[in-house]
Amino acid sequence: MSQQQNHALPSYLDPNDLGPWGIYLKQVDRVTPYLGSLARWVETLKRPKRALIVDVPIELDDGRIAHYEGYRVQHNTSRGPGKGGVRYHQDVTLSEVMALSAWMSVKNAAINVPFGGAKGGIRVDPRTLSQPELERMTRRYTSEIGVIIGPSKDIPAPDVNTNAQIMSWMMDTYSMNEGLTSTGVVTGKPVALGGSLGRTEATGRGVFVVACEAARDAGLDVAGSRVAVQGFGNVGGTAARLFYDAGAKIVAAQDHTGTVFKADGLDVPDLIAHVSRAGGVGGFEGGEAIAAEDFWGVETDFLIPAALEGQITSKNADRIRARFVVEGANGPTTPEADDILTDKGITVVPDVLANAGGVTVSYFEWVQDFSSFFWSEEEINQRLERIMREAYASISQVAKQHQVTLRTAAFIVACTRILQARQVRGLYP
Ligand SMILES: NC(=O)C1=CN([C@@H]2O[C@H](COP(=O)(O)OP(=O)(O)OC[C@H]3O[C@@H](n4cnc5c(N)ncnc54)[C@H](O)[C@@H]3O)[C@@H](O)[C@H]2O)C=CC1
Ligand SMILES: O=C(O)CCC(=O)C(=O)O
Repeated sequence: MSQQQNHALPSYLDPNDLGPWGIYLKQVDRVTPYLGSLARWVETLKRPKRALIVDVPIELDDGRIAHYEGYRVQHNTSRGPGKGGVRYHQDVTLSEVMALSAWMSVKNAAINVPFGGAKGGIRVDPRTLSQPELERMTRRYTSEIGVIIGPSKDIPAPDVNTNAQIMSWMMDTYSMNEGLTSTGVVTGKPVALGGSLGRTEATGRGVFVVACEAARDAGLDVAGSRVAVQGFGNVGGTAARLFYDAGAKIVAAQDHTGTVFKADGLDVPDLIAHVSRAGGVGGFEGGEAIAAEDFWGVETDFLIPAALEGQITSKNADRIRARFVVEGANGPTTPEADDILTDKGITVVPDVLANAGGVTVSYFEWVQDFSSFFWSEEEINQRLERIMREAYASISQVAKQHQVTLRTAAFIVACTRILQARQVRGLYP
């Protein structure tokens, strides 16, 4: 096989604008020297196993027909069924969903849950839809991707702008199409429908747990520490509340509606109530409104990006004055920014570790659905904390051993597991 064939990019991508997939590819290049003989299989990681693009037509409330572009990408299923969320956002692209699905493969392997990686999305601003339109779009999308999802094939979950209600519609649509009740086809469902206690808070809780582990390693007390959070949704809002409850000061919060700052700490319960009333942190009177770009210069112990990809770049990384960047979001830091932060002595706790709490409790939900036996919230949180702590410990040990960042260490652990599975499974049916 020629070099070119072996290393060709998938033809459906623009080589001049790889988007988030380009970030992921650079991360894979960084881990390759540490994979030993498994590096022979590394191209497996550089292309998705399966990528489905679907047309999602719906009738709007005013009688017009609208078409939305939907995706479901299964990056890798060597270690188990595909697993990963569904995002509704106007900027969703195939490159983004591919990268998010690949980060799911790495995340699931890094924390050692028995899943491959997948992700889905629809290119739509859901705020422009009424609730019945949202339901129709979700149901049509589920039917379209129904050919590749299933409780043993690929299990969607919530991500940006999707929630337990949307998971219920997905579960119901899949079940109707299959002629059975399939609770295990999605996770992040309401508890009344086979959802797991603790799933809604799980990602933010995991962020908090690994941040505490990193702080303990560095001799930093979380009580009294300063925290800035970008994205005040499911992940950022929960993480902020847990830090606040532990006595930390949330000095800045930013979302798509604005940025608020308070040197001696925002009142987080008040801010959460404001966000649920007003739709965002903008307009919150318990803090000072500051310019969006000034968020990055706020002096903190923990900076928690919990919004979208590509937020910390070579343009703003130099301004960051934090001891830790704990990535609640997927892909918030570009490789160039990663290097700048490392040179500044800032520890980045990477997404594939820091935000793995959500998929961990999704795994618990899937297991509970299969066994029809449900656990208490206390049990779930204890198991979650144990998995997050153990994953942090083993990844930080690999980082010390190879003198690499936590991100490269997480990729070493994860890619080794994925490619070992790939190798022993072999290639032919
Ligand atoms: N929900 C989950 O269980 C998990 C989510 N994640 C990741 O965490 C991140 C946030 O997800 P969720 O909290 O679930 O979503 P969400 O929809 O609940 O919240 C998203 C937040 O990002 C903010 N945001 C959007 N655009 C922004 C911009 N340009 N600037 C600043 N803020 C902006 C929104 O205002 C909102 O506060 C995403 O990267 C997602 O992939 C990762 C693991 C699991
Ligand atoms: O809970 C899940 O299955 C996946 C959550 C997710 O999309 C993520 O971790 O990025």
